[in-house]
Amino acid sequence: MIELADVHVRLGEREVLRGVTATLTERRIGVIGANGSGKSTLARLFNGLALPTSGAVTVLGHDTRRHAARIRRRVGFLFTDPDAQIVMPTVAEDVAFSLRRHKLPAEEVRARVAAVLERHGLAGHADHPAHQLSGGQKQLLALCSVLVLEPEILIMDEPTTLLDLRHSRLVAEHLRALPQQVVVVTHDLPLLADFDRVLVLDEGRVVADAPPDEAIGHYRGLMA
Ligand SMILES: Nc1ncnc2c1ncn2[C@@H]1O[C@H](COP(=O)(O)OP(=O)(O)OP(=O)(O)O)[C@@H](O)[C@H]1O
Repeated sequence: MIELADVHVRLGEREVLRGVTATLTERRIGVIGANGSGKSTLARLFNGLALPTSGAVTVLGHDTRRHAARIRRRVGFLFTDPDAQIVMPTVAEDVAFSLRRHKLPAEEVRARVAAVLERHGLAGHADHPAHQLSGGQKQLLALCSVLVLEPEILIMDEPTTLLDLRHSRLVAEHLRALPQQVVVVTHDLPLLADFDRVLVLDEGRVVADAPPDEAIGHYRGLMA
């Protein structure tokens, strides 16, 4: 559950978000809009990576300004470029690295890593060098490294932008199967076809907030 109350974000000279108010409770939420309309900034608000200049963002009952660290433990964030998120030499080590703070027994770490890799089709790659995976597999690895922490909400910033059609379909399929609330910033409109709700941003404001067809229609109108 994410709540934004009259949120403004100023970055340098620019007011990037201008009075966004929304209560996000649906399981699948998309965010679309022109380049520079404020989508990534909005996504970063959801786990306290960005903070409002005025107004408030409440996530899972906590104000992000006061409890960013606590929120980050419960809200996973997947960046566009998986290379930015891959830090260890092998696939299994990279996923295990996410769990380091949990101080779990080695056996449990191994079991959790194996389970998440299995679920996302990477079990056969556990001992492979992470940097040798294909772009789509790297995106899945980054997803595994976030999901192994069992976040209650998952935020994804353009998860299919770097992928070919086959791999973006694969990521879309995995995304569809996730049980938690997922908020996806994207230019990949087909990805949103079965989403519950789509917000359209324009120059820092939400100009449409509707089911996918209607929201995408509005966005196409803006771009015409
Ligand atoms: N640290 C910063 N300082 C100043 N301006 C910034 C900063 N970060 C982002 N901006 C500006 O804020 C605006 C919104 O950026 P944001 O990345 O949120 O847009 P976006 O909708 O995600 O764009 P895109 O589709 O291109 O990824 C842009 O004009 C950008 O230049």
